[in-house]
Amino acid sequence: MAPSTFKLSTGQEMPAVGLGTWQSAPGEVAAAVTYALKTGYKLIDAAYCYGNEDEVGQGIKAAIDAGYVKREEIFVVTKLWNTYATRVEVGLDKSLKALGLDYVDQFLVHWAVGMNPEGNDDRFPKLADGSRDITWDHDHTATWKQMEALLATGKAKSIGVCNYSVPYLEQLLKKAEVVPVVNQIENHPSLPQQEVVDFCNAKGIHIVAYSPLGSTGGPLLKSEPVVKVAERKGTSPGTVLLSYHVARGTTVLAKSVTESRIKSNLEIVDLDADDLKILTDYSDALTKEGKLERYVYPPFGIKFGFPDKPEGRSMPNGV
Ligand SMILES: NC(=O)C1=CN([C@@H]2O[C@H](COP(=O)(O)OP(=O)(O)OC[C@H]3O[C@@H](n4cnc5c(N)ncnc54)[C@H](OP(=O)(O)O)[C@@H]3O)[C@@H](O)[C@H]2O)C=CC1
Ligand SMILES: O=C[C@H](O)[C@@H](O)[C@@H](O)[C@H](O)C(=O)O
Repeated sequence: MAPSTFKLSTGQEMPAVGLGTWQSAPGEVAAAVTYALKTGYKLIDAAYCYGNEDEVGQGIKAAIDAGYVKREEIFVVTKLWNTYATRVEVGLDKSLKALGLDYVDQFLVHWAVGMNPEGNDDRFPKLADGSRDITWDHDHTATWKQMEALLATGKAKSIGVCNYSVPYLEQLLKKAEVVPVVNQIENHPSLPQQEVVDFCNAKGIHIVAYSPLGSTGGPLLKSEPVVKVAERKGTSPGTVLLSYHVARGTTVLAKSVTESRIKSNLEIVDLDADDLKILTDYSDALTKEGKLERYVYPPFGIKFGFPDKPEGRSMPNGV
């Protein structure tokens, strides 16, 4: 049977499926979070940059007040935004205040980028030409040292990263005293990212898959091999896309503000070797043909070290 949690290097049990909250509109997200916790979700994924942590927190509080869950039974994740890359504890404190919590179960570096802390916007500072106001000499490993220092405060039970490629992880591990507990990355059959998944597996870094449905509108739900596996299993394409990760030993985050979808996204089925082969063959073919689909790649203009994205400016650390 598919596992419902995975053990992390910290000893924490991280749920296999979680609710995403990116682009969940204010006015909708609190109800979505409460409904998810009522329905059986234990993992909620948030971020400062989503601009809705206050409502996510209200949704959590409502679920606790209603007796659906206790705080210690749930796993709340949030992320350090780039404008706080040199002020890590300030960033965490802002998130905790918005969420109405005194700790998070996991705090993640959102992107290995620094953005101007004194720019023209708290989240998305821009230059006069409209491009992002990036701190080009930023050292992402310095941010990690500040992340490590948070553990002693008890305000973050574990720390990890998002959007880290193999070369960025190699740089970080050279300086790290604490190995990131997770690497949260875009992952699905159209972007398997096997090189970074294998690297993380070898280092004990748990993979958390985001945009499993292909992000906004769920374009992967129509993907031909996914539909084929769904027919074989007598289930839905959504269930196949989410179960793929659990079969790979990966936690998966799906966003929805629609009650019926929130509920159905919690249904995980066991995919057998033949099902997985259909999906893996598809991934291999896309890799070979250079047709991988990366749905989330914000315009930082930086080369992050992912093989499918060779373009962009190198950071001073030389990736
Ligand atoms: N660390 C990072 O940089 C990133 C982290 N993330 C995290 O991962 C989460 C998930 O990724 P996200 O990019 O949001 O995209 P998803 O792949 O989860 O897709 C979300 C979209 O699919 C729709 N949807 C959800 N369930 C179903 C279903 N069963 N059937 C049909 N459509 C469905 C949603 O619509 P509706 O809501 O209207 O139901 C929404 O439009 C994010 O919300 C965020 O928490 C995501 C991107 C980057
Ligand atoms: O977590 C989701 C994504 O990473 C999101 O935070 C970014 O894409 C952000 O909107 C940006 O534009 O940089």
